[in-house]
Amino acid sequence: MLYERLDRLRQRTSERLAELYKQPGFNHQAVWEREAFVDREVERMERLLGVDRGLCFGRLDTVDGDVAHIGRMAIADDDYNPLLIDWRAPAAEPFYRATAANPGNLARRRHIQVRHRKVTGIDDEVFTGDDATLGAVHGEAALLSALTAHRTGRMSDIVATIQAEQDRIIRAPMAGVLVVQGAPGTGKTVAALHRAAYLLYTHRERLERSGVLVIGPNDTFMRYIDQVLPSLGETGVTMTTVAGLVTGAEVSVRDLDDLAVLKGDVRMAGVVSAALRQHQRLPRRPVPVQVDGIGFELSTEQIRAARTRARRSRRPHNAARAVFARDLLTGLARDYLERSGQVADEEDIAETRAELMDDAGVRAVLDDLWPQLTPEQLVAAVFANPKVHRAATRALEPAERERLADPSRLPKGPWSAADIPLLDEAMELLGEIPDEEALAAARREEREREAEERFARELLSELDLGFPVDAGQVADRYRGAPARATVRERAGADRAWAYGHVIVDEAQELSPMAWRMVLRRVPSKSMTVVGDIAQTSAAGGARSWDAVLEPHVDGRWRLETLTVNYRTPAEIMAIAAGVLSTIDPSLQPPESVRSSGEQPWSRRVDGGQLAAETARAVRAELSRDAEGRLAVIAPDERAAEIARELRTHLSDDGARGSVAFGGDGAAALDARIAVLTVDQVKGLEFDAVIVVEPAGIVAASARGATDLYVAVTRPTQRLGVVHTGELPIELGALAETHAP
Ligand SMILES: Nc1ncnc2c1ncn2[C@@H]1O[C@H](COP(=O)(O)OP(=O)(O)OP(=O)(O)O)[C@@H](O)[C@H]1O
Repeated sequence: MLYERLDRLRQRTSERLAELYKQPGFNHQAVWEREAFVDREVERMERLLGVDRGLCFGRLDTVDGDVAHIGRMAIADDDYNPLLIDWRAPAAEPFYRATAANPGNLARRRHIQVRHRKVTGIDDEVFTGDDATLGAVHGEAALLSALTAHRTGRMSDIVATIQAEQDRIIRAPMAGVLVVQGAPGTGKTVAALHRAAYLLYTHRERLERSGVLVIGPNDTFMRYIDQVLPSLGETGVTMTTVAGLVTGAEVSVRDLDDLAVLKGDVRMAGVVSAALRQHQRLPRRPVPVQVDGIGFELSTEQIRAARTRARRSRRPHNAARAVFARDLLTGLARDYLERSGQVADEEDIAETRAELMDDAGVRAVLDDLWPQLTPEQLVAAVFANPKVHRAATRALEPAERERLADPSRLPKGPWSAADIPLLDEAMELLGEIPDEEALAAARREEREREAEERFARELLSELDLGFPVDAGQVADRYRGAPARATVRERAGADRAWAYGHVIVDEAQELSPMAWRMVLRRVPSKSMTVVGDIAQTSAAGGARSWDAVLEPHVDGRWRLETLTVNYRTPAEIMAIAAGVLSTIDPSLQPPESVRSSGEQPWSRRVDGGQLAAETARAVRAELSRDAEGRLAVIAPDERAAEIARELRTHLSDDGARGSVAFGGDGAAALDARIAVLTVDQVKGLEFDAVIVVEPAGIVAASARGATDLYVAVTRPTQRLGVVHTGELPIELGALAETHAP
């Protein structure tokens, strides 16, 4: 019956759309009115199409005999009686929260499993009477079937099986900073994405205007999670990496750890700002300048006064140049007029100043004293311009100053991940380089748009449409703006956009400089920060939440901890727990929600046989699981070679083409076999994982044990290790066995 209703709703929506498209747009008003309706119907259609899979997944029976069904969206019959309650509505909360100790007025909770519109399983939890049946997890059968299903290379939503501790996070109030700390596989990412959907539902009007931003660690990860929100009917969220927040800067090189740590240090904000001050030059001697063949001098006092005024204007450097130029050239214009014997009034001075501004010689002097700069030029100067470097890094230790110096750096890059927050910092201080013509055009444009918006607002108030329509959007349409930009598009194109809520995933990897950059985008400090301090592997990443957040929110943040591991079976988690204890014996491993009955294995091989033996293990894995996805995780410096050799070894099996190597996001997610480094598997999961040469992973950096911990916590089913030499002590719990 629900699906009948869904089909009818779709039918009606598509009929309405067809009608709307047929209507002629005989005048502006008719056009925008129609477009507003079309938008609404298209959005509705998207939602109706997105919810088919598992439309209804729960049922609540109260002790009073009332029945409610819970699903992906709210559906009512023709008389507005609710048939299905949206999972985010307050009425759905008991479905996720009720416990044996605290059942509220529930008598029974039912989890319904559906496949292709057919019910395939029912799982009841009874809260009352002798047959009360409540386990530690909610909807155990549905949960276990989700957890043991083959991985697809894309994260799925968990709306039908959200657990109570996750639900608390999802429905937490929007204001302030919420930190979600949790071990691998506890559902931090998936809970954070459901929280985005919940916040959009609960604060729709506000967030639709300001937008929600989700920041993740790399492009592969962003692709891995990009289906979750659409499957929950939400398509308007901006999703990007930290580097993606700075347009035009591509990360193509990697810094050595100690350099990355230094670049991520908050003292670098002072370095960038000191470097900028170096470009606001105060020469020791007067500066000669020729105008119309006559020689003038700009005194150091004049230059100092103009510089002080420009700095005090509090405008970004590139905009403050106009203040500097005006001040300096007013004096010069006066001198010029005096010398030519004229009695000058203000108007003459203004006119002469404007002429001076166009004089090539004068402009060259201005460019020397207060140049227009791009962020790339400023940051490159910190490394490569000896004078700027010397002055800007004065507050650093001698060894640090030396580390930053790199005469080969150019404004065109290449850039490392740690350079990105420096570029953003520079952008913040510099602002855009004003283009006078563009500025005038933008001012004209803005005035016209305001007039249209006023007109749209008046029309809307007369029309009383019965649903909210944004006058700004209508104005854009009315003016024939090229297809109206969504909030997501507008926010993405505007560096200074203030988001309504920001979610940061794998947040432990952000350096203090990266935090400054993220927080700039959310002045309200309404954030969800998701991560695991025990998994920090980036040089310059967080060692405690307190340390990273304290400077920005001064103790005003809340911590929620997730404790149950849904991804990794107990057998593998026992091995991971051994690794964790070598990182910090006081850290508690998460509790796995299930066992698989399969022991992880390890196999010691001769050096020359590493690739051949890895290929053998891969082949064994393929033959035992025809559909599964497998990751081979190798030390950074070995991964390319292992991928190459695996392809050769597997060419006879026809499996050669299914080996993907690193970098390319989509290939790594879609391939049957992906050879990846630890950096690349962060946040991902696979049916099976083979770790190659774990000692190499441990030895590669100061945080090598953490990297190994990340690697061994990726599988949902099976873990194997192929190694030459002794196993590292971190894997002491892994008994020597033969690969299956
Ligand atoms: N309540 C749940 N129902 C079904 N599956 C779940 C649930 N919670 C978590 N999972 C599954 O567990 C896996 C791990 O979740 P997720 O990737 O969000 O964990 P994480 O804490 O972010 O891990 P990591 O720290 O390793 O990135 C995912 O496949 C997710 O779908």
